[in-house]
Amino acid sequence: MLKLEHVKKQYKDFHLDCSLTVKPGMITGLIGANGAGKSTTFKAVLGLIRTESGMVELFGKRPEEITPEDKERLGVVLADSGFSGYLSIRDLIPVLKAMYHQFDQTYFEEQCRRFELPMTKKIKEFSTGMKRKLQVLAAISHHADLLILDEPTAGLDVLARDEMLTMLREYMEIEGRAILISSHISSDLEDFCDDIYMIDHGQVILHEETDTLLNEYGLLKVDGKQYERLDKTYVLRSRKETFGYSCLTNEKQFYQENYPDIVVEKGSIDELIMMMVRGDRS
Ligand SMILES: Nc1ncnc2c1ncn2[C@@H]1O[C@H](COP(=O)(O)OP(=O)(O)OP(=O)(O)O)[C@@H](O)[C@H]1O
Repeated sequence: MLKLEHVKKQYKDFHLDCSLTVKPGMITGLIGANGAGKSTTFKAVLGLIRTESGMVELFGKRPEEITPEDKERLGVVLADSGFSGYLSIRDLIPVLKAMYHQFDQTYFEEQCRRFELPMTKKIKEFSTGMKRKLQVLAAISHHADLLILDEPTAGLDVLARDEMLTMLREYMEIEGRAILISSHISSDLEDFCDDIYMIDHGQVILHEETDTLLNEYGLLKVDGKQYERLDKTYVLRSRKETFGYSCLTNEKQFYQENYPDIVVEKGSIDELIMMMVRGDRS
């Protein structure tokens, strides 16, 4: 559905070099700290910034082949955009109808009621959560095949985030759809995505299916002696700790079977990311 190959963009002291693939039926997460390059990647996908080199392919087409009909197959929420605060949802409906031939007004209104979004209140009076929900609803109400959502959960409380993820899971019930979603908070996405890319300083530092990350990656907690005799073939990163070393592995089972005396922790996605970013290469 979407493919990026070494898409490069240089800002003064920032260099993006991003490759990723979004497949139909999959929710793909792009996780990275503030300033890691998530929004820059999204803008490159959407042709909103000029890139230096690399390849973007959307729905199997190069950017110059994309038609207005193809664009309607996209639903987009960008981190730093929104609807005019002076409009109400009532005012917005004709705008959405004009923008998208397939805009489903009945569905949109139903969902606004379900998520308690008032129809006549000005959007500038909405809370952050209400604005975010409205943006996502507008993006999914024209039967798009691919959603590109930059930090849709930012600033949401647990309840609002849950409602948004429910809305997106329901969107995915139709076969062949896909989502590319970013967040700087990995726990927002770890139960939601099928596939995860971690980006740091503009580079993809890890790409794995979520199941693999959660089942095969782990953290070994070893003292100095255990570290010395450890076979480090499957250790991706190590870090000195007060008790000895933490080691990140992508073959947790190997260590569980061969080193029954060492502690092997599952590790949350946040911990795995911390190790990838801050740990030393073995
Ligand atoms: N128009 C621009 N001009 C110069 N530098 C830019 C511009 N846009 C982004 N950058 C720089 O590129 C880097 C990546 O920014 P980007 O917005 O892609 O990060 P992000 O991962 O989306 O971060 P956040 O989670 O804070 O939104 C940052 O160092 C930022 O300062």
